[in-house]
Amino acid sequence: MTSRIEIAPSPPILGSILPPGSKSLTNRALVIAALAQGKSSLTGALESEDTHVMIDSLRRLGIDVQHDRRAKVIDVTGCDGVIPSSDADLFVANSGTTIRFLTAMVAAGKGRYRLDGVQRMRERPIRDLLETLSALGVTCRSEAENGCPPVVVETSGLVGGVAQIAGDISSQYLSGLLMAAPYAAQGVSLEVVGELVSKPYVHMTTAVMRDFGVNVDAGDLTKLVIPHGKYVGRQYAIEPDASAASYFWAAAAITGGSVTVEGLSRDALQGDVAFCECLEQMGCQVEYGPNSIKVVGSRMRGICVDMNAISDTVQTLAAVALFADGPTTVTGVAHNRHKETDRIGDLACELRKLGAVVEELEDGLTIVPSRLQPAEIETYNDHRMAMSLALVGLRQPGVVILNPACTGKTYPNYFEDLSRLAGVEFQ
Ligand SMILES: O=C(O)C1=C[C@@H](OP(=O)(O)O)[C@@H](O)[C@H](O)C1
Ligand SMILES: C=C(OP(=O)(O)O)C(=O)O
Repeated sequence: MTSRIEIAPSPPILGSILPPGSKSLTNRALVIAALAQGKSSLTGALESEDTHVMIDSLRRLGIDVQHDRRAKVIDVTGCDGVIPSSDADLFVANSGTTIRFLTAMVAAGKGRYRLDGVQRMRERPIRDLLETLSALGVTCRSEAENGCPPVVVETSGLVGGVAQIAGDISSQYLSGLLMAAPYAAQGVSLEVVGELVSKPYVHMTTAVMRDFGVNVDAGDLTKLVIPHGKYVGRQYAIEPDASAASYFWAAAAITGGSVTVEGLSRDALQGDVAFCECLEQMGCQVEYGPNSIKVVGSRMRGICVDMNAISDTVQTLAAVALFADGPTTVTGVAHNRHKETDRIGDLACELRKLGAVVEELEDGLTIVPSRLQPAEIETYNDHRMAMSLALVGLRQPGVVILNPACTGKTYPNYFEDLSRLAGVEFQ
């Protein structure tokens, strides 16, 4: 792919699309299938950098993973809780799910494991997870002693018992611990300290665990009890990615069109389908079907919304907000500063380039739509910066996205799919 792409303005988009598989579900199902007894076959799985690094790491741990890319099927032969390799170096690029889930998973093994990623990953926190693993009987440390990767885990297995886990930076720590916990020598109780962010992802974790045979008593997500047990391999269908779907729903809103996303419903395991509720509040029409969600664009008003639970869609909403009457304020997403980039500060900077007036808050931002202008958008190697701000170019001529290939983290064919749906060519 080229180093830049110019988005062409589009008439109202009318169409339907099936986005690629969910990153979050694919990476959970991979970890659980790897630990399970017997074989699993994951259908509709995502094929992207974040899932490649997960698959590559599982193979380095000695797990047999067969990937049929054409068919989007991944076959995994589970290790029945006994990680084959006792010494492995894992490279996770910038995949938060991969490093947080695998740090917890290898802690249930026996041996020495090192996990590292790209420079940005070396700035993303993991200290809280390491502290909880230590409390569960594992020796682990941040190599640079700064609470970030690289991480070294030396372990003879998880002892289990009661431990606390911080919830205010990332829910992925808790999700990782939950998935590994059935393999501790005894049951595990996790007490969440601080306000838990991104809660729907924890419900997703317990749902996938249940689907593979382990029932967590999750209560109101302040104290979670995980029995000693084992997963049983199975065939498992992955939903299309709801965060990716947000771009297509937003494209309908921005162009005043109508877009149906196939394969998702209000009952999806992914909390990000609630992005549609934001669009509804802004004035769009949303139609929920048993296996599709359609958004019909309309004149929009600005809204005030706490997006803590659906933080991956903040950038999408920001793009939509530029076309609303009146300001939009997003709050509750201080954790967005720890993602692929600082998704508050850097987002504000790019929105200003497009002509918006933006006030940065500690935990969000206020966007005042103003006269838009052409701009070259820096993407900070953040797939969501590229995918969301490209949508502005569907209305405003001259929007150029730099380093468009960064969408490969979760959606390698994004620009092809958007261009096909819009019926316009991007240069
Ligand atoms: O568990 C998951 O699959 C994810 C949890 C969220 O992260 P945080 O819990 O760090 O907010 C989300 O941003 C990420 O894309 C995927
Ligand atoms: C935050 C994200 O990913 P991760 O934390 O898994 O790297 C994302 O995909 O938006």
